[in-house]
Amino acid sequence: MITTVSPTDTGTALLSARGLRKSFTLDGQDVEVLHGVDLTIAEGEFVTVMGASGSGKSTLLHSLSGMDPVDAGTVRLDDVELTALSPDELADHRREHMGFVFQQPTLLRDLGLLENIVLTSSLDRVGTPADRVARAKELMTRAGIWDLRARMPAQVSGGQLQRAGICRALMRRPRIVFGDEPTGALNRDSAEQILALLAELNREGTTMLVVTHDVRVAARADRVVFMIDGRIADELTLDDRGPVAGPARVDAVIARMRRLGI
Ligand SMILES: Nc1ncnc2c1ncn2[C@@H]1O[C@H](COP(=O)(O)OP(=O)(O)OP(=O)(O)O)[C@@H](O)[C@H]1O
Repeated sequence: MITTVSPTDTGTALLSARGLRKSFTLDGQDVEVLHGVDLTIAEGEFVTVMGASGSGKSTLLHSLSGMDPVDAGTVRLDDVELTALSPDELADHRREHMGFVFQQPTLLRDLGLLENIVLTSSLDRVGTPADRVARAKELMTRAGIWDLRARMPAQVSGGQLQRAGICRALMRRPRIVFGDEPTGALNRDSAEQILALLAELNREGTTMLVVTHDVRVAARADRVVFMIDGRIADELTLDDRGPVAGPARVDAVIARMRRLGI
């Protein structure tokens, strides 16, 4: 069953954005690429963002996560207004409460996978060294890469590297994980494994916001948000509790994209 439940009906709001505007300056001209975006993400929700190339998906993700400042509007994570924090406070808040998974994980090439995964927690002195390794072991075991812990990034496959990137993002038990095309550089099998891992982590309570061009990724979400020209044009809630088989969800996403002309 495909439903159209309002996001705020599905649980407590974790992340909420109101009136986000963002411009870039190109050749001396300001070009607005987010035209007043409102978005609420409930605690525990898995939301994907779809839209044509250039519609503003990455800009939205960067704006919501505080990676880039916005020109107008507010973003709140729980009861903290991110848009009111100083750059240092925002950086601390991001490290503590947000995880990031990009298309190409940027692991340090001279450190093994385990060392890479514990690195930022070590630098920030989160827990004891034993705590950090225990957390990394738990994540890497679940991701199926514990046996590869001593390998250098260049000695593993793209899918294994991405799994390491996800472990690194999850080390501090973030409130929300932001993903920008996390399966974009992977073959179909590796992409499926990454998707299954993200879905499992979400079922265990991690809130996710993932930008993707891949309908199979989008269809795993609780809700798909569609962007057109810097605005949220539509959204589709995929009800997990209804009798929806995988392909039905993919079909629903494709049908909505066609209707929107994406
Ligand atoms: N740093 C920048 N300077 C100038 N323009 C930018 C910058 N970053 C993005 N843009 C422009 O903003 C618009 C939205 O870009 P954005 O990367 O958010 O789109 P997208 O939907 O994520 O695209 P894609 O699917 O191709 O990754 C595009 O027109 C892009 O050229």
